[in-house]
Amino acid sequence: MRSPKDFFAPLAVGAPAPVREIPPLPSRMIHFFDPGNEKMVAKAPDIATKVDVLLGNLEDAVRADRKEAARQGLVDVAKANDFGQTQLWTRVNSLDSPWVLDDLITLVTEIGDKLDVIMVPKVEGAQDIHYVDRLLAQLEARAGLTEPLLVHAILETASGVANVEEIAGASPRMQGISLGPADLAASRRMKTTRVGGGHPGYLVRTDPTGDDLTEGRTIYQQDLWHYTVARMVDACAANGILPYYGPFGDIRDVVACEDQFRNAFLLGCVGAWSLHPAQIDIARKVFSPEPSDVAWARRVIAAMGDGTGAVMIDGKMQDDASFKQCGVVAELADALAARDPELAAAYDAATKEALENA
Ligand SMILES: CC(C)(COP(=O)(O)OP(=O)(O)OC[C@H]1O[C@@H](n2cnc3c(N)ncnc32)[C@H](O)[C@@H]1OP(=O)(O)O)[C@@H](O)C(=O)NCCC(=O)NCCSC(=O)C[C@](C)(O)C(=O)O
Ligand SMILES: [Mg+2]
Repeated sequence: MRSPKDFFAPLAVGAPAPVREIPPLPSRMIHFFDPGNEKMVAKAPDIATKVDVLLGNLEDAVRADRKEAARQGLVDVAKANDFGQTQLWTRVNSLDSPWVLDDLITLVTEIGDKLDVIMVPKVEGAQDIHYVDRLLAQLEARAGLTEPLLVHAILETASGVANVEEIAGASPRMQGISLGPADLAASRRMKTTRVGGGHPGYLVRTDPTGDDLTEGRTIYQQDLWHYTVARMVDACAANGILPYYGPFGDIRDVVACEDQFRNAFLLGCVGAWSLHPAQIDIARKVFSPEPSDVAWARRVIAAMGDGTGAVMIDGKMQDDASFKQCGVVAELADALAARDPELAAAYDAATKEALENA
């Protein structure tokens, strides 16, 4: 572990200084595309206008014999386009794979100035982040980059979950963590075969009302991911970085996808992955607070003045702590409104109405 005094020092001579705070840029949907797939590449510029983050995926879902093509495809896409406010991320291959070294060398050297975040899969502990941290510093120095690349870890091994707090704090480059439910399920030897989402067998049942154990007993399906997401959220919040739900593999089931995304949003996540264009609007809807919630938050903030004391609004007690909760919603709304004029107008209209009717 580095001395706290050295934590923000560059790890290579000539590398840019690490950031002290992770920029709270909108990242409601991290849209995955395969940069070696011509159809997806053709759609990328248009999709970039609809998403907060476009991610060129080089890892799983890219066939072994297409790895080099995907890597080169991402270099070409990045060089040929200016995505404006939309961030460009990549997911490199895992650290034990034969491709990751060339992924990092090529991407940082060729398009390091275009990339914002490098997602690292199957992170097991702080040692994996330390390895990437030093290597990136060396490559940044050699490429003459002036802004440091940030790192995002995927939580998809049992060791990763056991070490999630140390992963979140392993480097000032750490931008966030996403849940990787498919690999995590395999690593834990869970008996699911899905990519995220629930399972009808994971349930609790109400008590029997008589001798018949099968009659009149309601079952409630439980969320398989609650523990992991909650733990990830705490690890991220405690280290000033951002948590994300990952993928929802049943593309057709837009209803359950929305539910899973919303659970994550309510627990503290700032975004999720979209694997297919159909999931982009779901993430936008879920990870943008409702205008009525924003209006309420702004109303409480206005009524609370300096944020101390207690007041009653519509029969509900508000104090310093609810003021802070409302601050979370209002700050998120402001950040999203700055990027999305339609959302800004909806938030302002709802606020005006709420204040007029107060
Ligand atoms: C699911 C698939 C195969 C269905 O692809 P499809 O072509 O069969 O679907 P479609 O509905 O027929 O597609 C309609 C059109 O949209 C295009 N399209 C379709 N998807 C995209 C996209 N993402 N971006 C841009 N364009 C897309 C597609 O090419 C097609 O174009 P066309 O109309 O010209 O023919 C396809 O959507 C896909 O490959 N998506 C990305 C999958 C991926 O990245 N998986 C890895 C992340 S999840 C993961 O790794 C797990 C994790 C975290 O590691 C762990 O839990 O362990
Ligand atoms: Mg995975």
